[in-house]
Amino acid sequence: MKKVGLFGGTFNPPHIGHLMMANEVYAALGLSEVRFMPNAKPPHKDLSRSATNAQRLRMVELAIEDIPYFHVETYELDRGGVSYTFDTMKALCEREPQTQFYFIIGGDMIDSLHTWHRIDELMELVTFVGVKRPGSEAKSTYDVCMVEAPQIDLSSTYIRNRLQQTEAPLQFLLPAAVEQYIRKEGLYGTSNDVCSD
Ligand SMILES: Nc1ncnc2c1ncn2[C@@H]1O[C@H](COP(=O)(O)OP(=O)(O)OP(=O)(O)O)[C@@H](O)[C@H]1O
Ligand SMILES: O=C(O)c1ccc[n+]([C@@H]2O[C@H](COP(=O)([O-])O)[C@@H](O)[C@H]2O)c1
Repeated sequence: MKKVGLFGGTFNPPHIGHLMMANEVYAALGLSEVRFMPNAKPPHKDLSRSATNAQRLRMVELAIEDIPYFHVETYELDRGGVSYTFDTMKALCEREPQTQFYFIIGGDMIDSLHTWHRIDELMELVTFVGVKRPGSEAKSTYDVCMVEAPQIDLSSTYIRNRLQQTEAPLQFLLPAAVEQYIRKEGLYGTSNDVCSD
């Protein structure tokens, strides 16, 4: 069986916390690849102050472009509607019966796992792999395979807020290509005015 990591997220925008945890899970489990999967409509999250689906997809592509074993899975964006993981995993397991999927989540998602749509059935389809996150307990009554990784207290919310507060570069928080794209598109309240003098 091929071992594939699936990393579902809103990625609004993607940041180094995402990249670091995906890479540590890839290394720890000996995966053949990790697929970053932007959702269409997150089940438990408000998408106000969001980039469009196409922009979030583009930012993920830019974030992972130099890593040969990171890929993008567009299944949820193509399907549209609310991105329940159960529906996704049912379809992906049918599409790829020779693949064992490992669904990667951070500590906050571990804490909320019991609230996920059809969670008991979902547990039959996929192995959850968890990474601790500052501010979360990372505890669940459901089985989660924990991977030790450096923790970073960084979120997409922090980056969106930071962009509102100052024009100072975001370097070290997300890949340069993603920052350039955010500024070019004028996302999250940045100005895309081009200085003409
Ligand atoms: N710094 C981090 N450490 C551990 N897990 C993280 C971190 N940032 C994100 N994740 C995990 O990555 C997945 C996708 O997260 P998401 O794209 O929603 O980013 P976010 O930073 O949590 O966004 P937002 O601040 O907009 O809520 C989730 O499973 C989340 O728990
Ligand atoms: O299926 C669910 O009920 C469910 C509830 C919360 C989150 N998820 C998925 O978990 C992943 C991380 O979610 P988020 O909101 O942190 O981007 C993403 O792929 C979501 O679609 C799924």
